[in-house]
Amino acid sequence: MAIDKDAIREHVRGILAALGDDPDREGLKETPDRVARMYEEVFEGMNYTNHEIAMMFNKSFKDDLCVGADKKDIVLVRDIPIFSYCEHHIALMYDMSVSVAYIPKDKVLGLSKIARICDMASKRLQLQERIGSDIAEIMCEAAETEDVAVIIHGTHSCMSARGIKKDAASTVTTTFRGRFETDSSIQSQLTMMLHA
Ligand SMILES: Nc1nc2c(ncn2[C@@H]2O[C@H](COP(=O)(O)OP(=O)(O)OP(=O)(O)O)[C@@H](O)[C@H]2O)c(=O)[nH]1
Ligand SMILES: [Zn+2]
Repeated sequence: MAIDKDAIREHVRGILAALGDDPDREGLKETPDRVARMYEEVFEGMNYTNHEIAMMFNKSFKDDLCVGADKKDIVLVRDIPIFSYCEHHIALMYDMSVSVAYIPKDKVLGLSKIARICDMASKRLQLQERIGSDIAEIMCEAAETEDVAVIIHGTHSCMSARGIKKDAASTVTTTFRGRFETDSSIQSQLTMMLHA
């Protein structure tokens, strides 16, 4: 479903008025339109399903090097910066970075596509945990493998700029699929690579 920019403009105007301000004053008169354009950009991922994102970013290369069901060679793209918005407060998650690991089966995925998948999955109203599971699901489909790990570090402005105000607190989440969940030697190898 496409984002309805007209409705966003109208509702933002209503919020400005509800805050007691004048939506028609010089500094605010373009704000509803700016917010609608910003939401279109930062929530782009809400226009697509995980399956559609996997189909968008599945450019890959067949390579003899990675063929073989028992292979344990890990590809890790580390520290991909992203932004997202929490679905509880529509507050910014910032200082976020994602590390994505997978074990290629019959093909290797273009590296930039991994970063594009992270970007698109985070451009939704999200929970940090769900960003991890969305990226893992999309990666499994795009790379045609069951073995995926996603590690996310993030700071939530709803916890730092308001409420409990713990600005030094950051949240780390892991999402392990396939052999990253079950094989301790693969887990150790990933830990070593994350800290190398
Ligand atoms: N698990 C999880 N929780 C989140 C995430 N983003 C925000 N939250 C939490 O969502 C919860 C919403 O709690 P509520 O009690 O309904 O909201 P609130 O009254 O604003 O709560 P406080 O933040 O404690 O003031 C808070 O504990 C947030 O910290 C996220 O990505 N994952
Ligand atoms: Zn929040």
